[in-house]
Amino acid sequence: MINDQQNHPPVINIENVSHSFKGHRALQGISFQVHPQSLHGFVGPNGAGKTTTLKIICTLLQPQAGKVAVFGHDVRTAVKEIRKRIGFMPDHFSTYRQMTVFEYLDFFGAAYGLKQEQRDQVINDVLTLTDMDGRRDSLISGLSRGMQQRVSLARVLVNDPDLLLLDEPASGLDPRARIELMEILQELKRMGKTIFISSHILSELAELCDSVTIIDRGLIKYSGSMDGLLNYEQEHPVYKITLESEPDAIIAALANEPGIVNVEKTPKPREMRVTFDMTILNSSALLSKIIALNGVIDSFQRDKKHLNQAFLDLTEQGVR
Ligand SMILES: Nc1ncnc2c1ncn2[C@@H]1O[C@H](COP(=O)(O)OP(=O)(O)OP(=O)(O)O)[C@@H](O)[C@H]1O
Repeated sequence: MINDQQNHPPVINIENVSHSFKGHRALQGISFQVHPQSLHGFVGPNGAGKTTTLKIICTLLQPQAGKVAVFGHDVRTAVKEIRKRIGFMPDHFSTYRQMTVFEYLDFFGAAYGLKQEQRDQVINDVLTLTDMDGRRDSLISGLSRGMQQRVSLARVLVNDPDLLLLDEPASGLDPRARIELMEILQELKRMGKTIFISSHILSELAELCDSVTIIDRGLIKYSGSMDGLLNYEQEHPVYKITLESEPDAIIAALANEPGIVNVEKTPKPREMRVTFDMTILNSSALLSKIIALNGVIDSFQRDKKHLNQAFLDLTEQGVR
């Protein structure tokens, strides 16, 4: 695992947590931290263990092994203290669709013990914050998916939590609704909240989040700043090289060379893509190796990887 943590007392501290369902190890000794007032992405493919981790953090599921502290409180013992300070938005809308937006928020405000006049004030505030003022009396069942997500977010904000835990909030949203949701989250961060947001698409969170944890098959593959992830990418540069003839023999020879992380043909004729470890090789040394292998070079250029490629490099193939 690559790590690039900052030195602040964490809001969420996960140490060596494991969890199994009927013998299937959903989490295999995961550790990472989320720092105050960060917008922290939690990214992994389907079945990676994101929802399981979120449920443990928000005290809905007890970890079978390891330690989880939220605001310094143990999730096993301090359920009440933690629940008072967090808001969890699950990946599906709950079953209260036959209520108006106001009734729905009022119901949750009452459940949090707010008095009627407090609730009126809070509901006005959260509707403004989520840009839903005009929808106060709309039936939830008649709202678009994007609007329902905002109601769900408004509900989470009713008890003014310090930590928001959002499970795939952008899934199923059209691009505009997604951008608007991201803007609301940025505003909440400016208000001093810590936001932990899961997604299976890294590029979706790249602009939004300052830090990120990547999970795959119950293992943490990276946890740290978004910049650190991009630097990781820079330590493993990728070059696209076109030769005068098909590169198969050169690919076979390069594959065994120290410092070569990956070498493969691309769909284009005579072109190969080479990924190497910057701490062992550099581009001139790579070029020299190809020439020494009698490769005649037509073109040699750096292939700027997309963030999605960094994600693919860190995670394994196949659907779980
Ligand atoms: N209640 C359960 N019973 C049995 N297996 C479960 C249960 N909950 C989760 N799992 C399994 O644990 C693994 C992790 O699931 P989890 O829902 O945490 O993944 P995820 O990263 O949230 O996936 P997705 O992006 O598809 O929601 C998966 O293999 C899943 O099938």
